[in-house]
Amino acid sequence: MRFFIKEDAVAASAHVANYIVDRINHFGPTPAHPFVLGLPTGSTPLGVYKALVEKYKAGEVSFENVVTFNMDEYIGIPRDHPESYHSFMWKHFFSHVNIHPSNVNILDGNAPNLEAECVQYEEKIKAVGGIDLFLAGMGEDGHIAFNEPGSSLASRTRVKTLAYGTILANSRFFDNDLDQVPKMALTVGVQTVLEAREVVVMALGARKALALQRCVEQGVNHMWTLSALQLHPHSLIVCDEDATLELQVKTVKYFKDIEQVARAEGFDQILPSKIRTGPATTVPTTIVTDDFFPAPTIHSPQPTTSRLLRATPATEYPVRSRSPSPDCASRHHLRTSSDTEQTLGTTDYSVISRSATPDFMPDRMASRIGDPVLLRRTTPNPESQLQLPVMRTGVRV
Ligand SMILES: N[C@@H]1[C@@H](O)[C@H](O)[C@@H](COP(=O)(O)O)O[C@@H]1O
Repeated sequence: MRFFIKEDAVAASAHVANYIVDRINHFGPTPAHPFVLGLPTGSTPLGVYKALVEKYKAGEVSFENVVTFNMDEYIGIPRDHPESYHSFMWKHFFSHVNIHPSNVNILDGNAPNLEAECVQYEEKIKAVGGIDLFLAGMGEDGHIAFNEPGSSLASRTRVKTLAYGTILANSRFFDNDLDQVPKMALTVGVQTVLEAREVVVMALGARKALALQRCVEQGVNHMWTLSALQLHPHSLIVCDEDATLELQVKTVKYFKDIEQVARAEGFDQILPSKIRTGPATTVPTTIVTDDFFPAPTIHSPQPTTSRLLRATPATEYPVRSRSPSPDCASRHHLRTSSDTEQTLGTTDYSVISRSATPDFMPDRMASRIGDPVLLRRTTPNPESQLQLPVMRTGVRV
């Protein structure tokens, strides 16, 4: 993982925009070999889109042979709703550059069969040769795309129920009215992102600090789905100073130092995309010999996914016990396969907000147990358990 810490959001956005332009130009896309770019929405990438538009207008980059795949889209709001991700992308990026509308791919949150839409999206990505660079932001709870805490790290494009924290965070785009925020979305999976040849993630501002800390300093964990990035051979995080607030000083210093040395040595990120599809280039293979000094030479970081994650794309549409009718979909009303009805559109969020912990504070569940006798049972220390009083039944508590 490479990790760039820039002074502020403007510097971070400029760095990412330059990086993308550099990648596209090095790749030299043609109609037969387009550059495939995965894109996010949210406030984080706005500065990047602005810079990319400026660079396009200055003649520094062309999107003529660029194919895009967006990460996600809400379910149940019209495509031309001002807060749909379709509207967002055309407003902030696509309508200002020379991309062909037919090269733009965004999930359809109003598709008659949402599961089919997801399977077809995966197939489209595969058909175009996979994603060369996936740009992403991150949720405050460490989600990537809409892969909320607890999402499988082997997940693929699918229908996803949004976490309360995400609904709350996104309500700022819907007049701060929770009822207006869609409660479900279509999203690429964690595995879909990991299969891109490169993943570039941005984190801006103090509200991303805890998520960044969990994803960089702690282990791979489905509760912070972006942490799966640690399994990717070509990942890059670009953040501003504010987003580093929860990191250890030595982590920040380490990454700053190592980038300084890399720059001084003229070492830049490998270009996996060019190796893969650049005209007249053959794909090198991994050579493993049985020589006395067995030194397997990995010439090219061929695709991407960790061998630990071997999910295969769905080949059939998963079946729900009942498809949502258009009327139901508009109220985000789905029936799960276990026939448990979730009428999300009518959920009383004032109740949830009293009981939920939207920002995933790292408290232990044990600390919420008021009963001191029960609390003692949670101790993992055998010695202190021996000293516990014996109840009349003879059972230690
Ligand atoms: N699905 C999107 C994510 O792709 C995005 O990263 C996140 C952060 O948004 P923001 O950049 O506005 O903080 O918002 C949504 O949840």
